[in-house]
Amino acid sequence: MTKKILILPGDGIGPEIVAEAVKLLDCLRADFGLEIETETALVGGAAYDDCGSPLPESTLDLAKAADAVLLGAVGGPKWEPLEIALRPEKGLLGLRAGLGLFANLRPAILYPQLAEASTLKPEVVSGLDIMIVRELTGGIYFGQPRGVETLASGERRGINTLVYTESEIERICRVAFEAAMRRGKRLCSVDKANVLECTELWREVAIRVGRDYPEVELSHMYVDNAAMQLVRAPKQFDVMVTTNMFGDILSDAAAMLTGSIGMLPSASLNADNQGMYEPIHGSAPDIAGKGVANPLATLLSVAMMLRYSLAAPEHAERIEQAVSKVLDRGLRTGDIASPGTETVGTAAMGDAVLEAIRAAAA
Ligand SMILES: NC(=O)C1=CN([C@@H]2O[C@H](COP(=O)(O)OP(=O)(O)OC[C@H]3O[C@@H](n4cnc5c(N)ncnc54)[C@H](O)[C@@H]3O)[C@@H](O)[C@H]2O)C=CC1
Ligand SMILES: CC(C)CC(=O)C(=O)O
Ligand SMILES: [Mg+2]
Repeated sequence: MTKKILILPGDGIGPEIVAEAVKLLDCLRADFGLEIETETALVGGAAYDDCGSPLPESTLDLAKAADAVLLGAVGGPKWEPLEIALRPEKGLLGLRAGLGLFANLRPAILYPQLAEASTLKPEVVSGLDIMIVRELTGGIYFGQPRGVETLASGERRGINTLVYTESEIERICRVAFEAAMRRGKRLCSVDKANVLECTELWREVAIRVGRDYPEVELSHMYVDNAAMQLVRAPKQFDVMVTTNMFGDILSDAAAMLTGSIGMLPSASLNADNQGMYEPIHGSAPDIAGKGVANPLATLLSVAMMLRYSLAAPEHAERIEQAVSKVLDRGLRTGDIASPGTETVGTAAMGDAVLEAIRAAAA
């Protein structure tokens, strides 16, 4: 049956990297029989400028009706501060919440060809393959009360609240334990249970859920130590599970172990395995419009979409192998190039992936 994909280019480099993903989907449809239909809509700053809302109802409705959503990135200096494009009731967070996408899977895998681009020594990262499972619709990004209020003294006070219910913790832990069962059977739950009651509860629930997965070795780590361990000896980790904000931060750090944030895809899933797929990076205003952004995280997000939401793992493999091929050929966007070496732009990298897919099938 034909699957519906909603494409949300967003802001900044979003449209540039998503254009490469659209070329890829068109190629899989035309040349490899992938049965999909796509539709494009506005989100983020682009939507705000168009109709005054960063998440128009029509976009949310289309997203709900789609089998999968592909997002570029949203936001940028034009819409700051407390970005309109990212607000919890609207924008990107509203979209994640509106679709119930509580489970964010962020695989940090080092392509061996990029060992030199990693911030760590090749021997420390060789074979790196971590799955970060981040809770995505709760925690401090969504908790109430929030805001900035003025006290009687006239001084202002900013408030955000870290809040998780047991059921929210339980469902994300189950996703993480299931992932660990499919992988190396090791799960590290990252919290700050020494000072935050909310994450003390997180740890307690993780232990309770773990009783259903006796084959998985469960460990716990405070987030400050986890950040340090990630850049000291990252291969100690198989699956990590953590809160919305801790996962946001740790996955950006993990990205650099693989060479660049431009390499990390993600899948955000709800209870029905409907998913939104996006690179983990943002709209990169500093390089937007220059045609130099790395599109590989977005193309690898398409691969995740094919695997998790479209039941087409053979196409996902085509993409992953093609990415490996172009890296073998030495093609590098600026973010993954060694200093002084030649680089290619966004479109040339996207074209090379398509070429590699077609060549593999010839
Ligand atoms: N999912 C989303 O839509 C996200 C949106 N944002 C928003 O994006 C805007 C910029 O945020 P930043 O903190 O600067 O984070 P960012 O991830 O956009 O950029 C951080 C650094 O990484 C580089 N970078 C990011 N993606 C790249 C790519 N594909 N290729 C090469 N280099 C890349 C950028 O040039 C920049 O130097 C803000 O408005 C922020 O709120 C940030 C994170 C996620
Ligand atoms: C709205 C932010 C939480 C976006 C972000 O940084 C992310 O999801 O990685
Ligand atoms: Mg982030």
